[in-house]
Amino acid sequence: MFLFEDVEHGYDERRVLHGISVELTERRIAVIGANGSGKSTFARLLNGLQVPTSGRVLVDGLDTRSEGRAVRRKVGFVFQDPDVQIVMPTVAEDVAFGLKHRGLSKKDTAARVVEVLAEHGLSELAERPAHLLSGGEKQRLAIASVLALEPECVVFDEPTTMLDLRNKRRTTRVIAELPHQVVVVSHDLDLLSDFDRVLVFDEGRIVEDAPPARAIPAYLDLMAPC
Ligand SMILES: Nc1ncnc2c1ncn2[C@@H]1O[C@H](COP(=O)(O)OP(=O)(O)OP(=O)(O)O)[C@@H](O)[C@H]1O
Repeated sequence: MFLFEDVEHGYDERRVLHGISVELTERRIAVIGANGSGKSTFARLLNGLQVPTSGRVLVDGLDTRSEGRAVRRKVGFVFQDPDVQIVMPTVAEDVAFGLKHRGLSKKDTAARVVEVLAEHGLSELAERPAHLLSGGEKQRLAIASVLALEPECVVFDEPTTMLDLRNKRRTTRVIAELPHQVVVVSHDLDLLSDFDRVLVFDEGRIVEDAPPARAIPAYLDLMAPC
């Protein structure tokens, strides 16, 4: 589904991704690596939140540079910090927000909101102010709001970093049960132990690209103290 063609990305003059050429077709793909190695930048390139400084990113043949809107319909993005993503005063309004741009009638939007809240165990919180939710509840809302839009693929940027153990397990299960293609950036090795493919980043390059049984030891080697 994703094709990176010789992608470079920089902020100002500083290159943080170098010569990334990769095709991602597996259903569950993880991205791991040291802090600052370019994982989040790579994730944001996947749905056109950022476009490459040079090279191309194609999603089902759509170039993220020229077809950003169509790409973002296909590829949902869950941020590490749900506060970045929650935009409306109440839980129900937040889920409804994205749907407003999907051309649904008011009635269909309301029905979809009820359905999504129930699917994510949020029905009882529907009228609660979203900013007063706990961190775990906010994360659930952020995921629900993205899935409400029925993307084909979901990118998660460090989805468990801010969560306690219970919510971390819950989020891991939710991701495991998604039928979508998922790309997950994470430092949490438990989360990705049964993924299909793991990309290991170091200093803006993919230095290992393999199933977890090979990629995780390579990452641990990379992280070993000198
Ligand atoms: N918007 C930005 N403007 C300037 N520099 C940025 C920006 N976003 C990221 N960077 C820089 O790009 C480099 C790669 O950052 P990125 O967030 O992609 O790495 P990461 O592997 O996801 O790191 P972490 O594991 O700490 O989240 C870092 O040096 C970072 O400071």
